[in-house]
Amino acid sequence: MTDPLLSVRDLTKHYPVTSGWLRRETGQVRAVDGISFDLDAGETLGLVGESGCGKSTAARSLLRIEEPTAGEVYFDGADVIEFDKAELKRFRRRAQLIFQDPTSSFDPRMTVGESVAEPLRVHGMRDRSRRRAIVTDLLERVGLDADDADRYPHEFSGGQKQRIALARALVVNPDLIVADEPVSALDVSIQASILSLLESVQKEFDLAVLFISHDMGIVREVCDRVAVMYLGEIVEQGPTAGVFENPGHPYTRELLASILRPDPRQRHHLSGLTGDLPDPADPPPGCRFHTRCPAVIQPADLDLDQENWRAVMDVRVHLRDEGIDLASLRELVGGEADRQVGTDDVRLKRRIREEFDIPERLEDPAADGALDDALDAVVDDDVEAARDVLAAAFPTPCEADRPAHYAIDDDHHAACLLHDERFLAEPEAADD
Ligand SMILES: Nc1ncnc2c1ncn2[C@@H]1O[C@H](COP(=O)(O)OP(=O)(O)OP(=O)(O)O)[C@@H](O)[C@H]1O
Repeated sequence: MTDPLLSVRDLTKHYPVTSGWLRRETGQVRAVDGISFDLDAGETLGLVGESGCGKSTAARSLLRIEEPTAGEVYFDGADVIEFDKAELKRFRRRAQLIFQDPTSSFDPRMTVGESVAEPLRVHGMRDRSRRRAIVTDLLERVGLDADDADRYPHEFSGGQKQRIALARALVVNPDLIVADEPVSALDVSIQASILSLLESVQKEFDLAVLFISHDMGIVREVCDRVAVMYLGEIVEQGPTAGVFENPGHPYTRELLASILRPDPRQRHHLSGLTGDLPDPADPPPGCRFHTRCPAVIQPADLDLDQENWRAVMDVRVHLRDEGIDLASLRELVGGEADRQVGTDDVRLKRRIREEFDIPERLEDPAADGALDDALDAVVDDDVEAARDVLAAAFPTPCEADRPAHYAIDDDHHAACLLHDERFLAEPEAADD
């Protein structure tokens, strides 16, 4: 086996959070928090996840456009982190970045020909006519005319500009293209043509492509392998077919479900998930996805309907991470008094259950009793006590343990405790 073209190990990028006029550092945004993957020559790896999960930061850090906080990057066997200025310049020629917004990546005062030729000039090609010949050849290869070299960026549509950006990336004969959401800013109707162009030039130039996207549908079309990111970490990685047919992480399953949404603009809304994307400056303990995971694991002595269990966890997580605004809730419930029966506190507790989609009675009396005790503490304005009751009654291994990567199949792994033998679900009995 040959070595991968690009090898990333435990890549980490933290940004300082500062506050006050002295700008004292009060924390760190863990934008990328120890990701590892390999990319072979000629291969396309999709890096996929919701907005804000750290995809662009990962791209910038591995290309050393920003200095990583920690980790290793090897390109063609060489240690990128140790590169000096000259080596970095050579590396930047072999590894090209394409951005989402083609408009902002061009100088409006330069002709398209000048823009595309710019990297050649920067890298020392003095011969003007040679530069011109290379540029016109490339413009034609990406589906434009040689004459377009004399026009200006504003004369082109978004899709055409992305073609020009691709020509500019190809002009220095790279081995790797990092394409950061290359079609997200384009009309859906022209996305496919840009993707197929990317595919054909990839084959022609035997390029490795790191394809960054939030859209699993697009990833399925163009990628050989997929790495799924959540809150700075890779939670699943494997061949595209394996990940799509047999996703090993509940987050991946959620992303896959989002493909089915008819409106592509809605595809980044993961409607099956409760709660918002947590703050990467304060990621949840254990599995970072446990605050939203529909498959979060119950303690051994509990067997609630999974939706009810998720709902109880939502209350727990909400009180743990955000607390509760009791005064507004009382006001809200006060306004509803004519429609409700019971004392204020009873109605308040009922309203909280409704808010979190918890039935009036949980099927497990002990669990229901514990939840009721916690809600009693909430209406007494003792959130601390409520938190303690919920933490004691509803612990989850997903909060306690940081999951390792478990093998799903050849070269396919997922960081989810559901694959730990301690929590493997009993195989369901066959019907026949
Ligand atoms: N320079 C910076 N300083 C502080 N925080 C940053 C900086 N750049 C990015 N972040 C934070 O790091 C996290 C990851 O951002 P990043 O842009 O890498 O995510 P992304 O997955 O590429 O999302 P998008 O597709 O929206 O760009 C976000 O919480 C973002 O706010």
